[in-house]
Amino acid sequence: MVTSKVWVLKKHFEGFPKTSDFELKKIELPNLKDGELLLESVFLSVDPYMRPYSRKDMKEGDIMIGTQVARIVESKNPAFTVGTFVVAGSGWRTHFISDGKGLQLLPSSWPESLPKSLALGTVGMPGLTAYFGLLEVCKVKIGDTVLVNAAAGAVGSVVGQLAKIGGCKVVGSAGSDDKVAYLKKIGFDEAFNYKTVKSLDEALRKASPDGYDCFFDNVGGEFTSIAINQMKKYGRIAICGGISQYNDTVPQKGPYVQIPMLFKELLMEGFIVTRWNNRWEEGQKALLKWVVEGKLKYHEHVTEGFENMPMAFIGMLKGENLGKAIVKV
Ligand SMILES: NC(=O)C1=CN([C@@H]2O[C@H](COP(=O)(O)OP(=O)(O)OC[C@H]3O[C@@H](n4cnc5c(N)ncnc54)[C@H](OP(=O)(O)O)[C@@H]3O)[C@@H](O)[C@H]2O)C=CC1
Ligand SMILES: CCCCCCCCC/C=C/C=O
Repeated sequence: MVTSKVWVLKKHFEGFPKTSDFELKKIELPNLKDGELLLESVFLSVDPYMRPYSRKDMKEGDIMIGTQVARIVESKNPAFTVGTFVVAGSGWRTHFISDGKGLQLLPSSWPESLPKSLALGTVGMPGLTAYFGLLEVCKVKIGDTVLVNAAAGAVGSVVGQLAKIGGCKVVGSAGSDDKVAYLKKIGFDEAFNYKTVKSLDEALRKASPDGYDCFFDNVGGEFTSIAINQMKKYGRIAICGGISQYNDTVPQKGPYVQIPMLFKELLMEGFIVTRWNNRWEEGQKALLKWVVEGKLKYHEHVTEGFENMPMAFIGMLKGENLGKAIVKV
């Protein structure tokens, strides 16, 4: 008999999540039936979407949603060998039983030297968000000037680097001087700390006096209201996230987008990365290749210990992470 530890949403978040909103429980797992496998989580992901999705898709008492890199420890399914690592979407659990459906093997070309946790970050869902968002929504082309916010995070850091690979000028904003220094180190042309600049409007203008062709928006709210006025005519805005609004109890009010959208003839499109589920392999292969070639750098903010999952999640929402926020069990 195996005991699994799980984190449950004890109370729906009101405003910013608190550790008391979560509860750690133990579940006894039954013996495996034919066709099933037992897995142990090795790395778990904490992601911003968990905040809005908890309200949308979960009820109090549910196990927190999420993905992990897990190792198969027992198998009664001939398609899966003990010792294999997979990406699963089994929520905040140390151990779980699966019938194999929905488990993703790491790409066969995954080098032994590369951390498997990257399958949750640069070579996983966040990296793919950057890849498809830039390619299919922003439709970036050589010479474009691209703006990205939350730029030192899991998605933003890949956006900036892919845009550079694609021959663009890249401007990023982030919430600390260390993050800004990191952005410059990984090749951003311009970067600034949005928390300390005197005027966001001026900082954006200084970084690109001619304006922006593409804006990859991870933040929403006031940042978007200001940045939209600095788009070039026919600019494209990819609405990837709105993290500045996820914890609002009262919805933020405008300025509204219609006037700049109209007179600059902008294109603005929201997207969810799962739209390209059928091209996951293509994206992962491309990201892995760039990582292996050293063209795509990564950084992980690793929190040790399953018992620290809520803390890691809250810390990521507060901006404590540089790169992808990961929990190592
Ligand atoms: N559309 C899709 O399919 C997907 C969308 N997303 C979205 O992309 C965005 C980035 O996600 P991800 O890369 O995983 O997370 P990050 O690794 O970027 O972590 C979140 C970061 O958001 C920043 N942040 C938090 N609060 C604010 C705020 N009020 N204003 C500005 N920045 C803030 C913090 O960085 P800082 O120190 O710079 O403030 C923090 O580190 C999120 O909005 C997320 O919801 C992610 C995956 C898929
Ligand atoms: C339980 C696993 C769900 C994985 C879904 C990932 C989709 C993320 C979409 C993000 C939207 C905003 O952050």
